[in-house]
Amino acid sequence: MTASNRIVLSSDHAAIPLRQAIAAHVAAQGWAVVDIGPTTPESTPYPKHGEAAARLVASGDCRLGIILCGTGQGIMMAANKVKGIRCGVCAETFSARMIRQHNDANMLSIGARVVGEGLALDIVDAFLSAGFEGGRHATRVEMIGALEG
Ligand SMILES: O=C[C@H](O)[C@H](O)[C@H](O)COP(=O)(O)O
Repeated sequence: MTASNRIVLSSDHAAIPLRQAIAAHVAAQGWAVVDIGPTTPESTPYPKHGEAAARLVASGDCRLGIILCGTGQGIMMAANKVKGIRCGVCAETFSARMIRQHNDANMLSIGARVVGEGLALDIVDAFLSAGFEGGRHATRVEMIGALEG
């Protein structure tokens, strides 16, 4: 298993079934899934799960990450606090494709209380199948990095 095909998945309690469905979906596509849970439904704070996934991406241990909470918003905010992380919340496929093509996003966040499983899997597919276009977008992404200090 190399970092190039490793993808980390994480969520809070609000998104466990959807996270597990996504894990099975991407594993069937050949990704080496690093699912860091949780697996039991007790309430658990999204910041720690967002951070844990983000650190695996920022360290290079995983190439990409998919994180989920009820809205996708809180766990995205936490992940984006980790240096090197560019994570967007998506509830439709156009944005999921564009955050890869234009923003070189390395993490995707989805709200399990916002989208159903079918749409969520399409969002994941749009994210994973797109690639960074570079060029003028590279300069802008570098500017995001410069904000991290
Ligand atoms: O952004 C935060 C997420 O949507 C959380 O999943 C949500 O706040 C959890 O809410 P509750 O504790 O009511 O399940």
